[in-house]
Amino acid sequence: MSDFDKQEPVDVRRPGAGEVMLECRDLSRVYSEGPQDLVVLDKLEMSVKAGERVAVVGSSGSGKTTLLNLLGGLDLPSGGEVRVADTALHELGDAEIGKFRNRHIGFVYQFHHLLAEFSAVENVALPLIVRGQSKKDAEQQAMKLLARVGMEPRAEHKPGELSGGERQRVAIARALVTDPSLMLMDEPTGNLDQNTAASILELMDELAASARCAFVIVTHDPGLAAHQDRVLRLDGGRLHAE
Ligand SMILES: Nc1ncnc2c1ncn2[C@@H]1O[C@H](COP(=O)(O)OP(=O)(O)OP(=O)(O)O)[C@@H](O)[C@H]1O
Repeated sequence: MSDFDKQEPVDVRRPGAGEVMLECRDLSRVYSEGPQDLVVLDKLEMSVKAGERVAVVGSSGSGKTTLLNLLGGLDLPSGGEVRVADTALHELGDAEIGKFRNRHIGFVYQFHHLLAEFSAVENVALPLIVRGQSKKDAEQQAMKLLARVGMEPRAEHKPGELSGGERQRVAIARALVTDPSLMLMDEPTGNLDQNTAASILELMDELAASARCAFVIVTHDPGLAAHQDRVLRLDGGRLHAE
């Protein structure tokens, strides 16, 4: 058992399909570093159900990245709360938040941050190894996920030997391997050509149909946004239905 697994467990009852998976109440984030306070999120409310896909759009500087960081427990709110699977993230300690993130939150970013020196299967297996699973078991599970995203034949290749779309598929497999409660995606098709982006979109449809998680997808791409169950626009520190 790794030290990671010896920490206090973060026990949560996982909401089922149709139940609220992500909830923000009165969520505020104020940056106070500059000469004047900058209120980026202002008592924002948000609720996403298990199995639901929500796109968040908004102009540059409207606070999308700030919101994603709060939803993923990478930053703390100035006020209000984020609840994932009915757990208030700000109430978790430093050790617990890391563990909670590993268990419950999957991240996919435009620049996928795959580790260059590891193969695709090793990259996907890593979150399970961190969790204390044996390398063999973790890689077996990783292979299943790679097969789901159509990347099994390329499993032994390193990121530098894969195309942009293939790397993004690996990143999606890595985010899904822990069976997260919440998938956070930041421009998941941002640096891909149209055909590759379309194939990632198709893949997301398949995954959403079977996944038990809530999806929050930040994008500037109107096509990707329109493809989700709901589109919310971040403006003036709050979310508005499109
Ligand atoms: N750590 C920080 N300290 C102070 N101000 C910040 C900090 N991070 C972001 N900001 C400011 O907060 C506002 C929102 O930034 P954020 O990155 O969340 O916007 P965004 O909607 O993701 O923008 P983009 O679409 O351009 O990526 C911006 O005005 C930005 O300058």
